[in-house]
Amino acid sequence: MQLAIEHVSKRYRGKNWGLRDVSFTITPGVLGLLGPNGAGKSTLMRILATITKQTEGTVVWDSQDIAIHPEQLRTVLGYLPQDFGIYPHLNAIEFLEYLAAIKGLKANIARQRIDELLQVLNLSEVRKRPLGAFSGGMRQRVGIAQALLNDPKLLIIDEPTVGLDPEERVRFRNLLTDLAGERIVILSTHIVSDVEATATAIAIMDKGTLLTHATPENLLGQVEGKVWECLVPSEKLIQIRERFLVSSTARRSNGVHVRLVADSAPLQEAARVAPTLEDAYLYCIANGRNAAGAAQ
Ligand SMILES: Nc1ncnc2c1ncn2[C@@H]1O[C@H](COP(=O)(O)OP(=O)(O)OP(=O)(O)O)[C@@H](O)[C@H]1O
Repeated sequence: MQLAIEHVSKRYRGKNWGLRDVSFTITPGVLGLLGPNGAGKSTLMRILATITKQTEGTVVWDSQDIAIHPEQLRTVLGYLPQDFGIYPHLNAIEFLEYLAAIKGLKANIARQRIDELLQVLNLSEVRKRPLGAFSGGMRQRVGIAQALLNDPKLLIIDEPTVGLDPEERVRFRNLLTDLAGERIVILSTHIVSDVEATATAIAIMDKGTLLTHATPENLLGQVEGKVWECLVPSEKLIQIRERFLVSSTARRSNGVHVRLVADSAPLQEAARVAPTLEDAYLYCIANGRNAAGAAQ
């Protein structure tokens, strides 16, 4: 089971490029697709979900070009788009039954599956409440339930934690770990911590291009020995930000604790610390932009 993306580009009307020559192969596990706003994540997700077609290149699912044979992929696809809409007057059961019918599931199988999913997603108690009265987190879980109706082999979730409170985010991450198994899960987000614990592979995009596709360990290896922490007086912070790639700051009574990524010690008293995926992500984006700047 694999999804091969080969030289895929997408040009929107108005000549805006959404993607430029993206190639990589996705295998079972959780792929964290990371990138800032406008990186091209949703464009790629929509192409993989056969909602839109690329301008150039091919996407191959188990030896079939999905632009020519979308039906083969659609039967095993679960998709939660970024702008998932609900019918506010339907309750969770009615809504999921409606979507199961659209997906062509038999009524008795659908009924059983919906019961299971409502339980797994902790929605059983509110199953008869109109969706209009649901919180953001509850709606998100209904969205995930609909994506799982057909027990998909390919599950695509676009920006899943937008609008969730911290507790709901944690619950969502745990759910994702349970869902992984023998399927491909693609999770697109600009929040690194959403995928930190769950991803088995990470793809980083910026401005329509793929910067890297690697294991989390491999990405961390790229910044090993390059992450530093130091204490600087607050008036020096602007200067530090101009010179270095600052990953985070924390204001304390004795100054500002700065965490940054640099090839060598930024200040004499800086201490080398273990990298996180957030450091690796920032480093990758900054390097990509530097390389693009140098090429222009
Ligand atoms: N329908 C469209 N028409 C024209 N340009 C578009 C369209 N959709 C996306 N784009 C452009 O394509 C580029 C990639 O957008 P895309 O939405 O795929 O990025 P993203 O990484 O998902 O960002 P976000 O997190 O903000 O949704 C952006 O420059 C965007 O303006």
